[in-house]
Amino acid sequence: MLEVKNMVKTFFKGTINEKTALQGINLRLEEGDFCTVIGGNGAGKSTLLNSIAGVFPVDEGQITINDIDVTKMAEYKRAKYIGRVFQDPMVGTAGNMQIEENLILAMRRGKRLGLKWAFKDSEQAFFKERLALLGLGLEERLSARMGLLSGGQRQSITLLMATMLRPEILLLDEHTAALDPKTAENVLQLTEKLVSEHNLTTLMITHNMRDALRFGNRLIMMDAGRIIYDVKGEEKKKLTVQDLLEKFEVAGENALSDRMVLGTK
Ligand SMILES: Nc1ncnc2c1ncn2[C@@H]1O[C@H](COP(=O)(O)OP(=O)(O)OP(=O)(O)O)[C@@H](O)[C@H]1O
Repeated sequence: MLEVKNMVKTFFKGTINEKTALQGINLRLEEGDFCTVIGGNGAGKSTLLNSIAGVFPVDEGQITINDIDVTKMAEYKRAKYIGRVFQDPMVGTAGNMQIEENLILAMRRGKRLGLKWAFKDSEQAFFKERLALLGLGLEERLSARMGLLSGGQRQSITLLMATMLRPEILLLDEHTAALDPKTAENVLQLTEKLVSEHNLTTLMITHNMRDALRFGNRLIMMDAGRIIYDVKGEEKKKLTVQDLLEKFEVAGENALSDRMVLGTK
């Protein structure tokens, strides 16, 4: 369960560049909620995810994960509750390390590495089983360097790593935006599978309105640091791209970015 109450974040406070990126966000996700996040450029989507992950402190408000107040908890400590995947496939994995070494790091998330770096046989079997889920044949290439893999392969492994130790919250920041359409679809299908298999509480930013409608049981639309529309369950299932475009129209011409319009084609 994730609860965000009255969250405010202002960058460059007190300077001429002052920018309030989040203007009092309230959001509660129940366990297993899969919430897609849409909004135009600068709406505050990434700032919302970064605030939850603890990349920077927020100015006001409270963030709780399973009733634990993490508002002031350092990012590295919060990491034990959170799995994250970013847009850039190069960010989530270490390119100069082997697949298996990357997976070991994921297994030790939030723990000290120390001498326990060594690879156990039981882990190898577990890794092979998880990699086989991807259907990419990577279970036979445990010692391959991550840097030799394609963007889609790396992003699939990043997703696997982010969910390997079941995170309380999974944060996906346009994690398929840099992939070709076919690979993006595969990674989205994998996302859905992992989220439902582990009943993960998930926030997924996307600029693709169709994907925002197709995936998840909830959708929030952001504009100028606020959640301007929040829909779930049956009501979300009935929603169309046209409905979303109308909501954006009400919010004003800057609410919708060109990328989002392209994402409807
Ligand atoms: N680390 C930062 N330092 C200063 N300003 C920032 C920072 N991160 C975000 N901002 C500003 O906060 C506002 C919200 O940005 P944010 O990246 O959250 O928007 P977004 O909805 O994710 O947009 P996009 O879809 O373009 O990535 C923007 O005006 C942005 O310039």
